[in-house]
Amino acid sequence: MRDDLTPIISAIVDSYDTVGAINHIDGPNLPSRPSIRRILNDLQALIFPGFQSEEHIARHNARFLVAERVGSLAGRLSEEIFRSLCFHQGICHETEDTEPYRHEAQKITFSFLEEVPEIRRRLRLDVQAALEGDPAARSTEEIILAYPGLEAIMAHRLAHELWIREVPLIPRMMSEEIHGRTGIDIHPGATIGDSFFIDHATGVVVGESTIIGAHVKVYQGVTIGALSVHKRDANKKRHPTIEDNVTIYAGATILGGETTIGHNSIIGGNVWITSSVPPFSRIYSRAGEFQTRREKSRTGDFQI
Ligand SMILES: CC(=O)OC[C@H](N)C(=O)O
Repeated sequence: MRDDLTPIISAIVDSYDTVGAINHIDGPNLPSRPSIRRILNDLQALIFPGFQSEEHIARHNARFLVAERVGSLAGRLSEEIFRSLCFHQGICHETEDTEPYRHEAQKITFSFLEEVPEIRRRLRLDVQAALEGDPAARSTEEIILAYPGLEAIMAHRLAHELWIREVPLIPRMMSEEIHGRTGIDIHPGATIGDSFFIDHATGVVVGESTIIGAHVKVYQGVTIGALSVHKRDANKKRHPTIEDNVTIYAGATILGGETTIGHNSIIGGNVWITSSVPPFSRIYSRAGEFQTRREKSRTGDFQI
């Protein structure tokens, strides 16, 4: 029976020297995953007061609770942004002059938190889109408490604000936290218009340079993705544009940076689209055969 762990420990420590690139020894402190998870939860509680916590929130104590949450959030978020900026700059030690990054992190934190009322305004439209778009939805409360699509959209709208402020790492950490919870993978770089609704939602993928207009409805398993592109083209637009009032049914795959789904189109389940379709299109596959029709949209033709 072996009972000496020393050779195993030595081999693992040695591998830190022999197998580089996946070590983070002597590097700067990275943003912390548990901390980002808590920040996201606290932002959720700030956005939907009374939904996320067991405490009773009344008008008379709302200001006190918000002050407490914002105060604590600001300090923690600023610290995580500071770490991500230091990582990005390759700064390894606190002895280096890190003051400008502390200052920058604080500036970003304030401008991000200033955005919260606007994010709440937009999320109310998303909740409304779910209420109107899903006959099974009974109330606003049900959507906030029980719709994973709304949770993913909330996290996206938050992560996108950090993305456009060029914060490294944290927006992707937020989107992956929510991906793990909901099975919905929205890249923080995606631009998503008002009144977005993802029904059932599991397995939806929305790529980095996707542009989605207003009043778009998407069902489970939809991919809005890139065609296979070379790494050197990573900065080009690789993902589709979905114009206003488009519905995309379950399992559809829409790919390519030059692909535009014209407004008021209906994309049926399980179709594969790599080129643009004009406004008011109906694209669907029936008995294995693809059919395209361009006509005025009537809703309700496709059921999942
Ligand atoms: C969603 C998607 O297209 O993923 C493919 C790859 N990650 C890319 O962004 O190009």
